[in-house]
Amino acid sequence: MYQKTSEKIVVRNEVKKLELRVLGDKIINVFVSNKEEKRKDTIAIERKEYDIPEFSISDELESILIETNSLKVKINKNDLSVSFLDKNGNIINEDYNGGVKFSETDVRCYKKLREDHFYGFGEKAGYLDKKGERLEMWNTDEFMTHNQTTKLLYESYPFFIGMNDYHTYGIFLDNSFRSFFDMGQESQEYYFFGAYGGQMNYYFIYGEDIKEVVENYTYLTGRISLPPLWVLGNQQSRYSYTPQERVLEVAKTFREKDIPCDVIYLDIDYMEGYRVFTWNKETFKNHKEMLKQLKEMGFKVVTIVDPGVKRDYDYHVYREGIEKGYFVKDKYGITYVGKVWPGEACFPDFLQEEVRYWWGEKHREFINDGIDGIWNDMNEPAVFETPTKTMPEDNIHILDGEKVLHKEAHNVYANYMAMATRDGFLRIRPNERPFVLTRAAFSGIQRYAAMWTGDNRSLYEHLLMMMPMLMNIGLSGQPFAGADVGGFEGDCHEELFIRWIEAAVFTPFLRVHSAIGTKDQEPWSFGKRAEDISRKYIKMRYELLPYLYDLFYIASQKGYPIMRPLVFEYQKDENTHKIYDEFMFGEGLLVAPVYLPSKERREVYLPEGIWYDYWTGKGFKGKNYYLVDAPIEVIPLFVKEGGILLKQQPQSFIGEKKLEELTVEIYKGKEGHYLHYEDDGKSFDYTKGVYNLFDISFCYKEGRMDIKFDKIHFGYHKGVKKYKFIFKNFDDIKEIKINGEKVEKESCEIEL
Ligand SMILES: OC[C@H]1O[C@H](O[C@H]2[C@H](O)[C@@H](O)[C@@H](O[C@H]3[C@H](O)[C@@H](O)[C@@H](O)O[C@@H]3CO)O[C@@H]2CO)[C@H](O)[C@@H](O)[C@@H]1O
Repeated sequence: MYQKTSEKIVVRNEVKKLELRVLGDKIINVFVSNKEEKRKDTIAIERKEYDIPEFSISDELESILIETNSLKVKINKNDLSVSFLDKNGNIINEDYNGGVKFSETDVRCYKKLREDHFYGFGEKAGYLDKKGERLEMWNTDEFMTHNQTTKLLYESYPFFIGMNDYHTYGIFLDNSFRSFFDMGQESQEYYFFGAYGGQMNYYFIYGEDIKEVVENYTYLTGRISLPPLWVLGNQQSRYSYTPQERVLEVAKTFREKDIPCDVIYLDIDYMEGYRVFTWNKETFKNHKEMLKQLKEMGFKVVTIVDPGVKRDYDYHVYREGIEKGYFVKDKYGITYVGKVWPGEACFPDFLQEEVRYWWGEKHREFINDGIDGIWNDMNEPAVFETPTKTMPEDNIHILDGEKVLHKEAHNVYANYMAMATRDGFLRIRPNERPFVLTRAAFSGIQRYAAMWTGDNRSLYEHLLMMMPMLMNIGLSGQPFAGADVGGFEGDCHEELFIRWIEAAVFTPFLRVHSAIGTKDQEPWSFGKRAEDISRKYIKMRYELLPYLYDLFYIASQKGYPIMRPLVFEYQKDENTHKIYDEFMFGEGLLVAPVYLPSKERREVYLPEGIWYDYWTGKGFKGKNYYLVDAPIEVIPLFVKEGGILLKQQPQSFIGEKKLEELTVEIYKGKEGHYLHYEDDGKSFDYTKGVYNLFDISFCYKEGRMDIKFDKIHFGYHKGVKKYKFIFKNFDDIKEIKINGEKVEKESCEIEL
C-alpha cells in the first residue's frame, strides 16, 4: 500500500501521489501531486542534509501511521489526507475534506480550522494575528498606503505559525508562484492555502512553542550570519542626497551636533542617468574624495543598485549584458525591455549562476573605491506603466539550464539578486562581512540581506503598522528588518518624527529615509526639541550596542527575532496573544511606543512577574494593564525582574574609540542569566574560533549577591577587558561575590 525508499514514503490513490519525508523529530515534508513529477524546492530551503531521526511506519487498516519521538503522522489511504498528532494522539493539525485539491488554475490544501491565532506571513500590513484574514504573496512595488492585510507588498513569506492552547506548529509552503492563504475568512470550519501554479510542497514544523517553531523553520531556511557591527548603528538616507557637497554637509552636521550616525545612503541620483554602476560626473565630481572625507569622519556609505539596466548600447553594462545574453527574455526569446527609472531597461536574469557572477563583479570598482554596502531596490522586479507593475508572467528565466517562466521566478528574483551582490562582496573582500539591504524578498532572504519595508508614509498609522509588520517578519525568519523612520512619502512633522525615532531605535535596522520633494528629515530638521530627543534615543541605541549585538548572535544561532511580539516570550499568557503595539527588544526590554498624536500617556500590558520602569525604577506587578506616563521625551520601557542589560559608552560612530569597559546592569530579582558574545565585529575570524562567549548569571538571596562570569569560549583577545556591574532597584545588598570572590559594591567589576 505504500513504498519506502531511503528518503521518502510514497502513498498513492487513483488521482494523487503523496510523498512524505521525515526530516526531523518535528519536521515533516509533504509533497502531493496529481502527475508524475519530481519535488522541487525553491531557493528558500537552505538545508541539503538532515539528521534523519528514528521513526516507525505501520500499515493500518485505513491509514499509514508514521511515528517519530515527537509526532505521529497519519495518511488516510483512501483520500491521502494527512493528520499530525502529538505523542499522546491529540490532533495538532489535520486536512479537511481530503486535503489537497488540484484545479486548472491552482493547487490548494484544506485544513480543519482549530487554531486560535495565526502569525508570520512576513511583510503584511494589519494586525499581528492573521486569523480570519485572506492574504496573497506576490512581490509588488506598492506606492499607495499599505494599510490593509490584503495589500500585496514587496516581499513574500509563505510561512505561518498556527497556535491554540494546546499546540503550536508552522507550515511553510515552498512554492514561489503567486500564493494565497485563507485563514478562516471563507469558513470557520477550515482554512486553506495554495498557489496559482507549481507544486503542493509544504513543510510541517512542530514545536513546544513559537520559539521552537521559529528555530526549526530557520533550521530549514537558514539564519543570518553575523552582520558587520556598523550596520547596527544609526543610518541616514534621503531620495536623494545630492550633490556630493550636500552629502558631506549632512555627515558633518551629525558630528557637529553630536548625534551618532554610522551610515549615509546614496539614492538613485548619484548615478549618471540612473545607469547602475556609474557616477554622475556633474553632481559627484570627485566621488573618491567624498568617500575619503566620509571615511575620515567615520561614515560608511551604502549606494542603491537597482536591477534595471538602461537600454543604451554605449553603456558598458547594457552592452555586455546583451552580448552575453544575460537579460531576462520575453516569451519569444527576445530580450525583455521594461520602463523603470533610467527609462527603457533590461533585467539581468539572476537565476543564472553566470549572470550572478557577472553582476557581483560589477561591484568591484565601487567596493574598491570605498563603498561599504549595497541597497537593492525595485527588485520585485518593479516595472513602471504596466498594469501588473512587473514584467509579463510568461517571460523566460533560466535556472540550472531549465526554462522557468516569470510567474515562478518572480517572487524569488530578489533573493537571487541579493545572493549575486553578497557573493560579489565576498569575492572582493573575502574576510569582511558584507552588507546588502533589499526591498523585495522571499523566505530565506535572511541568508543574504537585511530588509526594509518599502515606501511607507509619514503617518501615525504607519508608525503603528511598523510594529506588527516587523514582528511578523521576525517570526518569518528574517530578524534584520526596519521601516523608513519618519515615513518615506509625505512631510513628516516634529511630533511624529520624535515618536518614530523613540520606537525605531529598538528595531533591528535603524534608518531614516524620505522621498524627493518632502520636507527634510534629518533629526535637526524639526527644531531643537526633536534634535535633543533624537540625540538622547540614538545615543541610547549606541549604549545598548553590546546587548543588540548579542541578540544578533542569538538570531544567527537559533533564528530568534530581535524585535519579538510579547507572545514569543510569554505564550502561556493569553493576554499577550493579540498584542501588536508593544514588543520585546530581546528578552530583556519591553517597549511600548506612543503612536498617536498629542498623547502623554498610554496603556501598557505587562506579563507575569515584576517589571521595572526603565526611567523611574518603579516596580509594577505583571499580568496587569497600566496607564503609564509618556510625555513627548519618554517612550515607556520596562525591564523584567532579574533582567540583565549590557551597555557601553555611546560613540559618534561604531569603533570610534577602543572600548575599555562594558557595564552589566542587573535588575532586581532572585536570579538572572545572560549570554554575551564578542568578536571583532567585521571579519569572519569568528568562524575560526576568534570570538568570546560569556555566560553571565546571578543569584540573589537575603542580601547576598552571587555573580558568575563564565568564559564558555575565549578566543578573541582584543576585546573589552573590564566588566563593571551595576545594580538596579536593589536596596539591601550586603555582600557581593563574583565567581566566589568577595568584592566591594563600588568596585564591583571583573578584569579579564
Ligand atoms: O530610488 C528612489 C526610491 O525608489 C523606491 O520608491 C519608488 C517606488 O518604487 C516607485 O513605484 C515610485 O512611485 C511612483 C508610483 O509608482 C506612481 O504610480 C506615481 O504615483 O508616482 C510615484 C512617485 O514617483 O517612486 C518611488 C519613489 O518616490 C524606493 O522604495 C525608495 O526607497 C527610493 O528612495
